[in-house]
Amino acid sequence: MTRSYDLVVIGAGSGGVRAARVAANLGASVAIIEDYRVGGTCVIRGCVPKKLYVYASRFADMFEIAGSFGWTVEASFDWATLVANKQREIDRLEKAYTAGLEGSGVEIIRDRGTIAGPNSVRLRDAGETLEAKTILISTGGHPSKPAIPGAELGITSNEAFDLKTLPHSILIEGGGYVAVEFATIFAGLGVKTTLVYRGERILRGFDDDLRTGMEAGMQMRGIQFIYGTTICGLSQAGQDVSVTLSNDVVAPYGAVMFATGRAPNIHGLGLETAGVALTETGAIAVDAYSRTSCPSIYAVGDVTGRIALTPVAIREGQAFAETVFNNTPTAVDHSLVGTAVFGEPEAAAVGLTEHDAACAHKDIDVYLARFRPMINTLSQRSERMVMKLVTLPDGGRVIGCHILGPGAAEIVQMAAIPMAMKADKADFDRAIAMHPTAAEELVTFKAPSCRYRGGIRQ
Ligand SMILES: Cc1cc2nc3c(=O)[nH]c(=O)nc-3n(C[C@H](O)[C@H](O)[C@H](O)COP(=O)(O)OP(=O)(O)OC[C@H]3O[C@@H](n4cnc5c(N)ncnc54)[C@H](O)[C@@H]3O)c2cc1C
Ligand SMILES: NC(=O)c1ccc[n+]([C@@H]2O[C@H](COP(=O)([O-])OP(=O)(O)OC[C@H]3O[C@@H](n4cnc5c(N)ncnc54)[C@H](O)[C@@H]3O)[C@@H](O)[C@H]2O)c1
Repeated sequence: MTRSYDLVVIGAGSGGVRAARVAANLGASVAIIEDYRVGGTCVIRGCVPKKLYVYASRFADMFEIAGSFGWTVEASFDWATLVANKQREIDRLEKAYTAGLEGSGVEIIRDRGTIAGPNSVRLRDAGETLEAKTILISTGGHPSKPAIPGAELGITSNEAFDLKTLPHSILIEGGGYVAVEFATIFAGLGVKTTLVYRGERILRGFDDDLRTGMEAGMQMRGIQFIYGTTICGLSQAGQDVSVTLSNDVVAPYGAVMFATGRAPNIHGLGLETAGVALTETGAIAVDAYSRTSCPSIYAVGDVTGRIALTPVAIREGQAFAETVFNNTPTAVDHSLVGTAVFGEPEAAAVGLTEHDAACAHKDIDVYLARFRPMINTLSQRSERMVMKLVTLPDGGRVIGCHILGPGAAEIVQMAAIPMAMKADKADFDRAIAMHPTAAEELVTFKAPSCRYRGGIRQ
């Protein structure tokens, strides 16, 4: 007999797990299909292990300044210990996610799911077809490598977490989140790290002060940059990988990592059997309620090519469940999403960059502070923290907050709350500073550092 459900979810990552649990808690019969590990990218090979490795890498900085505070530290690092401890934590989280689903009454099916029609999903290994009133596609994405000779010799973030040993050197291609975060990790753990990027400066789309500050901070930690260049080919050279660059340089590296973006997991998903349409970039096209061109099929998270962040996928999963199973049509507001790059230094932002705000609003004020964070003052370290607020003119609404330095993500997360409430500069100023902190700058800015009027910097 055909098994049938109110909802079949394909992919147990951030978006799928939230949607499945909420729908089940609202009384729906739900099955979730996962062909790898419950938890998805974020838990298994994304945010969580990444942040743990960033923590590991940051000890290098702390040891460097420890002497200024009177400490003598003799440090050594063991990669195998970090990998094993990370693995234990990931296993724990996977169990917690599994228990959470089961506790809500969701049936977990470990198989590969493909769409077989508007209301049916085929299980590859079981050879069974499930019936579903509604199908949710939350299959996420995968790292994409450039199509160059020898690309198979390069790793991606998927493999980087579980390397058998640390390479003596690494070349990372890309200028986005993954490139910056993994350059930070490898450099902090003692690997000679070079970043090659086709553009002019890393972190395109972030505020320029954060981009230059991040670049300087990474250089200070020994990371080398090759700009305006791509990798043209890889070949094996003994234990090393020989890299041919577009500037004709050929050089060996202990490892090569592609951080050249991610592509939606749509291949072989059977979308054509239900007439599910794609966007121009090959993601699943959805409306504001995450509904695809097939009325019984929805999609959330990275596979939809909107904003590829875990909290966004979770919010989309929640909104989908509210819409379909709670009779409460809920659209996710993607307009004010905070984001952080866990490099060293750390960068975080919410709202418009100075440049985008000046283009969009013409008249804006910019409040900028650059200072040595207190932890650096006893050491020789000259690195500066950057704090920027972008507001509408003359104390108007705060429309951008950009921070580089220790705790940037934690601070921006809090600044995002008043910004979501449409707070203006006076609302920020009403808060009495907490001292000594870095974040107190946000409530003590006096005059703007610069103004734009008619889109022109004054
Ligand atoms: C290295 C790295 C670091 C990151 N760090 C952060 C961070 O710090 N903060 C942040 O907000 N975001 C971060 N992200 C992004 C975040 O991980 C994703 O945005 C998020 O996981 C997307 O959730 P999702 O539900 O769309 O898909 P995923 O979490 O990718 O889940 C999709 C699931 O579907 C499964 N699947 C795919 N196809 C099938 C199929 N046919 N049948 C069955 N199962 C299938 C996959 O195995 C996977 O488990 C990071 C990503 C990477 C790669
Ligand atoms: N801290 C976080 O929240 C976090 C961390 C990691 C990933 N993510 C999410 O995952 C997504 C993917 O991250 P990512 O760093 O892989 O992608 P990205 O889009 O941030 O960066 C990809 C980089 O590769 C370059 N590139 C693309 N194709 C190329 C090619 N053919 N040759 C050379 N360079 C090329 C791009 O110019 C860009 O600099 C991010 O957009 C983000 O949403 C978030």
